[in-house]
Amino acid sequence: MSQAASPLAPEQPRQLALLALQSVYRGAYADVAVHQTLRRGTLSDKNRGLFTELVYGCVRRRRTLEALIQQFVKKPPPPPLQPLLQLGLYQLRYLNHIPPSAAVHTTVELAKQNGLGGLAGLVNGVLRRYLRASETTDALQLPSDPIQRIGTLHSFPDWIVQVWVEQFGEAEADALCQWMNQPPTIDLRVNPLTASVTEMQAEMAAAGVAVEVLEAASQALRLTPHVGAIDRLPGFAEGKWMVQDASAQLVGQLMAPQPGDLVIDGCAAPGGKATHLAELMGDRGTVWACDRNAKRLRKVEENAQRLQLQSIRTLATDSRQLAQFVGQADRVLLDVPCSGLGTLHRHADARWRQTPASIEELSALQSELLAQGATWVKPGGRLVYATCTLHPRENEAIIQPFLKNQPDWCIEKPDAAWAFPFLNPAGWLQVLPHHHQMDGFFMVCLRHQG
Ligand SMILES: C[S@@+](CC[C@H](N)C(=O)[O-])C[C@H]1O[C@@H](n2cnc3c(N)ncnc32)[C@H](O)[C@@H]1O
Repeated sequence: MSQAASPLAPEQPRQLALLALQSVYRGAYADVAVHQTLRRGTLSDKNRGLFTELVYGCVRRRRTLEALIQQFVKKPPPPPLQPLLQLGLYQLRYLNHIPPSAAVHTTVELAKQNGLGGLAGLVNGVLRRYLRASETTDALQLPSDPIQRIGTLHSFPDWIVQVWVEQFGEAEADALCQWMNQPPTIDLRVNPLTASVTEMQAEMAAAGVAVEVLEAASQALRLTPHVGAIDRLPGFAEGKWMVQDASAQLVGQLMAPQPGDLVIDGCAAPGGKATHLAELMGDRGTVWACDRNAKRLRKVEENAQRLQLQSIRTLATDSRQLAQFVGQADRVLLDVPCSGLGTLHRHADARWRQTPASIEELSALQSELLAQGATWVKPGGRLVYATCTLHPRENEAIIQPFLKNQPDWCIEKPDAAWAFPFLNPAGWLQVLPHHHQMDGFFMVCLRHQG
C-alpha cells in the first residue's frame, strides 16, 4: 500500500488533525489527543506546528465554525463531515499562510481519503461559497442578541459570555473573549535563592533567548514565543527558575510570608505557589503542602528538589477534613480548585467543559475548603484565598458570606504599589487578562483579628 493512500500517512498533518478532532468530539481531552499523535514522532517540525494549530484552533473556534457551516449548507451535513468542514474553514478564516486554493484542495482530498468521496462536491461548494462571501466583507453573519453575537464571533458558550457581560459590561466581555483566543505566553519565576532576575535575564540573552521583565511580579520573566523545549533553557536543571504565570506569582506576593513562619498550602499540587512561598521565606520555617491528589503531590516534591528547597513538607489529605493544624498557622493559602475561566486561552477545550452546574459544585467545595482552612490560622494570622477564574460565584460569593458569618475575620487590603492596578474598592485583587496581559486571577487576603 502506498503511503499517500494510507489514512495515517505520517506526512499528512491534516489527516492526523481530522483523526484527533474526531477523538476530541467523542470526549477526549484536546491536549491528550494532540500529544498522543505528536509522541509518535512521525511529523516534521513544520507539520507538527500545523497539526497542533489545526486541532486546537478548530476545537477553540468550534462555535464560529459551526455557525459558518450552517450558513453555507442547504441542509445539515452528515455528522462525519462536520470536523472535516471545520478543518477547511479554519484554514480559510484563520491561517493566512495557507493559500485558499490549497486549503480547499486538501480538504476535498481529505473527504475522498476518508470514504466521503461522494460528498466531495458538497465540501468544495461550502468552502468556495465561504470564499466568495468573504471577498468584500466578513462572511460570518452575527445574531442581533448581544450575548449570542459575542459567543458566535469569538466562539464561546452563551453562559460564559453572560457571566462576563453581567460583571464587566458588553464591550469588556467582547474584549476578554477576544483575548482568550490568542496564543498563551510563558512566564518564569526566578528563584531568588539561586539567581537574580538580572542574572537570569543575562544568561537567557547569552543563549539567544529573549525575555521581557514584567513590572507587577518582581521575580517574573516573560519568554518570547517559540523558545523550544523549556527544560533545555539555561538554569532549569540548576533550579534557577520555574514556569509560573505572572498573575500566579502575585498570590505569593500577597501572602508575603516571613522567614520562620508556619505556612499551610491547603491545595498545593503541583507546587507552583508552595515553592514560591518557601523562596520568599528564604527557605526558613515550614510550608506544609497539602493536596488530596497524592500523584500530583509528587510533583511538589520534584519541584522543591529541583529548586533546592528544604522547607516544604507534603501531606496527602482532603483539606476539608484536615484538623491537625488548628490554630497554628501564621499564613494559610487556599488556591482552590476552580473552573479556570481566567486561563481559557491555555486549554482549547476548557470553555466547552465547564457548565453552570459544574460552577455550583465547585462553589460548594470552595466554601468548605475556606471554612476548614480558616480554622488552621492562629490569632492575628492571615489567609489568602485565590482562584484562576473570573466567575463571581467562585470568588466574591465565597468571601462575602464567609465574612458575614465570621465577625473575627476581615479583609486585609494590600498597600504595596504592585497591587494597585488590580485592587478593587472592597480590598480584593482581580487580574483581568485583556487589561493586564496575564492569566485571569482573583485573590484576597483575610486577617484573623482574634
Ligand atoms: C488550582 S490547583 C492548585 C495549584 C497549586 N496551588 C499551584 O500553585 O501549583 C487546586 C488543587 O486542589 C486540589 N484539591 C481539590 N480538592 C481538594 C481537597 N478537598 N483537599 C485538598 N486538595 C484538593 C487539587 O488536587 C489541585 O491540585
